[in-house]
Amino acid sequence: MAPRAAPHHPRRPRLRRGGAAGRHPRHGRRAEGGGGDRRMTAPTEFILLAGFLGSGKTSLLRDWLLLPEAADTAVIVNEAGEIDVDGVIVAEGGNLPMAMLSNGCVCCSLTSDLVFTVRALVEQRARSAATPFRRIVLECSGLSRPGPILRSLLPLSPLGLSVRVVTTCDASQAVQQARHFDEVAAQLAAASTIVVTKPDLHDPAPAEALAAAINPLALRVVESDRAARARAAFSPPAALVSAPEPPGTAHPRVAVLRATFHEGASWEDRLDWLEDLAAFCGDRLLRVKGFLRRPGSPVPLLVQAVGTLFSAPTPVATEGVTEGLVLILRDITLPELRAGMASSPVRLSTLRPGPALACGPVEAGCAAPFPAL
Ligand SMILES: Nc1nc2c(ncn2[C@@H]2O[C@H](COP(=O)(O)OP(=O)(O)OP(=O)(O)O)[C@@H](O)[C@H]2O)c(=O)[nH]1
Repeated sequence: MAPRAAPHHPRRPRLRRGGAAGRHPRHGRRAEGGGGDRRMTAPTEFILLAGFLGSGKTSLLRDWLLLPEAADTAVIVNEAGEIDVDGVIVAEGGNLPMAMLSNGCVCCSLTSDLVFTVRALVEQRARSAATPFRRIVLECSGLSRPGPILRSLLPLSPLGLSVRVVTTCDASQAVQQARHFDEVAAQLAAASTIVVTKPDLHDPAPAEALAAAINPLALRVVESDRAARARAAFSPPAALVSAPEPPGTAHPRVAVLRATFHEGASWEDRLDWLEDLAAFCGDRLLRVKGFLRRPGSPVPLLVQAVGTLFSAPTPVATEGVTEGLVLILRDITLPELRAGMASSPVRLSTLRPGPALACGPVEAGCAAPFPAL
């Protein structure tokens, strides 16, 4: 298909093939603007497709775009080099709204281009008679870290997008790559869905165990049928079934901890502690997910952060949810965190011990994870 250059800013990304609508960003809020009865439809999903170099992002996306369910998907491709290889491959999949962010990395230098591009896609679609996109997929370059990209989406809050991260994990390479590249852990830790790719080339068990060790919260897709794999990756999360728990494998630099608040801790104590946690850990904080309760309130609040970026707590209707947070940290041991945040109103324990944490006892009761999120 012939690309069509967008006549915007000279550095602005190119939009191909029409474009379209949407709403929202990551705090689960609905759009303030953007139009009439469109607000009654489900929010457009913004799917950040991450994964290390060559791990199979483009292939997974192509497999998805071949499926009928992929209708109403818009694609943004970030290629770090001048030559837009991934964009060409994805575009071969058919006639879809598509934009390029080229010659740079979306997590480093192209964040304003991303905001511009998403807004342009959404606004173009809103002006047309078409229904809003069901999803916008951003295929990141292989060295991108999801945290800064998610942070850059904050100006898009009024659009009301529903944001999630899907990360590819290469069965044949991920374990070795994780030893050398921090980006692998950052990409896995940010994911709500981890897709193990290339199971036909290599036993997927070690890659799956790595994924589970770094991010036990994510749904894992281990599927040899390519269409079923793509469907599981991109369909709405409710349709996903997590693979059974693999044997625990530790990542040498990643710790998965559980935090629970002491009786008597106030709501402000909780918020202060989260702020202190972000300040203490900085970019060593990969992920926070769990539930908080305002003292006196029966309604649990879902709390999430990717990196140090927290989304607004959202009430959940599920009954029987216990309060507690899962923390995924890099290069901080449990004793270090305890020492660094000594007077905090929190009880910390190891949820998934790794070698770096072997000196910290696994406390009773901490093996039971929180309800699936
Ligand atoms: N055998 C096999 N090969 C795969 C699979 N998924 C991807 N590949 C191959 O792996 C190579 C890299 O796949 P891509 O989809 O381009 O990976 P990518 O993550 O988009 O790569 P970058 O954009 O460079 O980061 C290609 O040769 C694919 O054909 C798979 O499930 N099985």
